[in-house]
Amino acid sequence: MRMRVSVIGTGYLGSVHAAGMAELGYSVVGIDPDADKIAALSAGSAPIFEPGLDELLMRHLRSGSLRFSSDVEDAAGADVHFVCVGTPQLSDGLGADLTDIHAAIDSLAPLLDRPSLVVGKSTVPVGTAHQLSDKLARRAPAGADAELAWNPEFLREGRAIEDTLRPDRLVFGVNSERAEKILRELYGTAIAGGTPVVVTDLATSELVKVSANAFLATKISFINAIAEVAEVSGADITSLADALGYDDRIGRKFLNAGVGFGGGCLPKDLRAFMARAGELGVADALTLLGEVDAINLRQRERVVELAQRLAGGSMIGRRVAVLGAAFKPHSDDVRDSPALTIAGQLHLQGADVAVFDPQAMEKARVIYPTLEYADSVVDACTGAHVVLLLTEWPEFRELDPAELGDVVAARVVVDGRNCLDGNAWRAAGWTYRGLGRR
Ligand SMILES: NC(=O)C1=CN([C@@H]2O[C@H](COP(=O)(O)OP(=O)(O)OC[C@H]3O[C@@H](n4cnc5c(N)ncnc54)[C@H](O)[C@@H]3O)[C@@H](O)[C@H]2O)C=CC1
Ligand SMILES: O=C(O)[C@H]1O[C@H](OP(=O)(O)OP(=O)(O)OC[C@H]2O[C@@H](n3ccc(=O)[nH]c3=O)[C@H](O)[C@@H]2O)[C@H](O)[C@@H](O)[C@@H]1O
Repeated sequence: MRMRVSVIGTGYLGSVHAAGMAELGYSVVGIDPDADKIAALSAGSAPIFEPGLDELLMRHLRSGSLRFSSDVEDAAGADVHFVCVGTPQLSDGLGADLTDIHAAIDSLAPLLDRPSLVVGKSTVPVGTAHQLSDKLARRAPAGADAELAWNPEFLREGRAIEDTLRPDRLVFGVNSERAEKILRELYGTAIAGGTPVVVTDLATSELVKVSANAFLATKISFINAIAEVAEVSGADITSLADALGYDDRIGRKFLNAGVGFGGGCLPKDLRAFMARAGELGVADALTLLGEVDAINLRQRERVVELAQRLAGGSMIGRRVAVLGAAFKPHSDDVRDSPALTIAGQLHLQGADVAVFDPQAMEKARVIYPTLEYADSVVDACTGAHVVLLLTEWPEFRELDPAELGDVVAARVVVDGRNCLDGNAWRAAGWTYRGLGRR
């Protein structure tokens, strides 16, 4: 019989994971208390923009192998339950808010009256899985037959489906051979395709995840720190990153300098990791990550200051076009987006800020309702004294500087993602400024 799978929490991670599990041939139910989300997913129209997701949802909703529900009781009877709920930053501190993950286990446990595996996928502070495992053993009617494993997720938004179906690696944090066997069977297709598997304990699996995100964040802040030095030395950070990247030990990926990292994961995971180290009495071990965070936030300030200088010192009465609202291209996610932080700061300083993003306008409007949202790049740039490119969508990379030059009030562009051809923009009469570029 086909394995039955439930996915608890159907946000950016869970909606893709549910569709991915259906694609792998399992019978899947996605559970989320957010009724609007469930209605949209059940209609095959994801409440997030993720390339290919709607098609995958529609295919498996039609075949009957995928359904969604806001009632956790519908998860009863599944062999494997994936927990994909949010673990956001606490509003009054740096640590992770584990309210939802405890609530998810609390609501799931009483339904587990037969052998089943609960698999945590959310990103959690090390030690959380151990606590949840104890809770499950105490509360599930099946007792020790309802077991917990941890299988951290490494997908990237914008490439989430590919990363789900063909991950770089699989990490299984398990307490028993039985749990390992079930996970190996579940991910049999990827494993047969050559995906390496690391089988380890719960704590290591939790720590792998936050270490991976911390390392990626460190790479980005490293190159951004060097970019500041490059800028005052007349050096070019993009050529520098290319040259570094040819060294296999370093690699070119995640060395793109610019406004830095944002999103629902890297920033909050970095802070939660430091907070957890503090709780464990080893805060000093991670002071490096405090710098990584500070360098990252400084990139946003640098762009605000640069925009001010280029606008003549004061933003009052100045119009700024902000191209990009999402934290990265191919996503509509605006959580901790550098583009919106910068737009918001300039607005606070009196600028007239017009934002355009191909996918993230609706979500941006919810968190920054007072900004102006334009219908197109041209609309946003009309009358602008400074154009800021802050998310490197392909259509922004291909903008024609001559055409855009006709609508702006001043030909001034800040390339916050170092993705434009500076020489071509200068040749078209623009003042072009990249971050750490000539
Ligand atoms: N977004 C991403 O690309 C990745 C996220 N992660 C981790 O996965 C977790 C989820 O992240 P996102 O999907 O981005 O968050 P999200 O906020 O988009 O989704 C979380 C979902 O959980 C639901 N939820 C809350 N309480 C619940 C409960 N008791 N029962 C069932 N559902 C509940 C919410 O309604 C929401 O739809 C986080 O720990 C994150 O760090 C890990 C890898 C990739
Ligand atoms: O834990 C998570 O949620 C996920 O976080 C990141 O994925 P994601 O946030 O989707 O996006 P990334 O591609 O990592 O980009 C993060 C941020 O870094 C920025 N970035 C990335 C690369 C780079 O060279 N420079 C740079 O500024 C991006 O613009 C973006 O704002 C990780 O890459 C995933 O492996 C992980 O699963």
